[in-house]
Amino acid sequence: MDRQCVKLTQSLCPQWLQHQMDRITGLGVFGEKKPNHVLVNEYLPGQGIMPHEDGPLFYPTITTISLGGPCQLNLYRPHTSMQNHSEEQDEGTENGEQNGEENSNNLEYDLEARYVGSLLLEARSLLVLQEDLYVTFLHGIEETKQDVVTDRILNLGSCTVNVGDTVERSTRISLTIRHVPRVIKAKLLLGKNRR
Ligand SMILES: O=C(O)CCC(=O)C(=O)O
Ligand SMILES: [Fe+2]
Repeated sequence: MDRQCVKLTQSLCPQWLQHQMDRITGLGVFGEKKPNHVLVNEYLPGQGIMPHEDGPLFYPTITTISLGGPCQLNLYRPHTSMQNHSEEQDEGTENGEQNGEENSNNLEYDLEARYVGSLLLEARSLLVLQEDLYVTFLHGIEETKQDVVTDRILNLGSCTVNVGDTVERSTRISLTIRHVPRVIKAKLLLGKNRR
């Protein structure tokens, strides 16, 4: 089963949420713009989201407030940069070309090879996706019931866990806050699939 999601546009936004959006605006991360769109995702243990890019619509900033149980947001290089990367690595090897072909046929291997690290999203944290994290890397959440903390957690210094800990998933709610240009009509969409 997939995560559940609700999209909220400005006129449906409760006051407490508008207050959080105003606080985020105050950080200056949206520049001249103001966030006007919130996606509420609920993940049960074992649910996640496939590695993806958020696309040009919300560029250049997406912010996410996490509530409930923590999870790891995994970051991946896009296909093309990985192809270049593996070509670089293959230089000088006798069978480099053959390896490159085999790798691109193996999706799981491909994702593993493109993995660059994770961010641990703990309750009450704010994630700001900008620049390379927005335009270059893909992000996704593994469908698992527990995450093991490794030294690949890029924000470990600001987390409450240690390398080697196992973190059980519990219900997580994320509020993904963005600016959408020219929202004409307020609408509320309920459903499983948003794309
Ligand atoms: O739930 C999250 O933290 C990430 C959600 C996400 O990547 C998205 O909705 O595009
Ligand atoms: Fe996303």
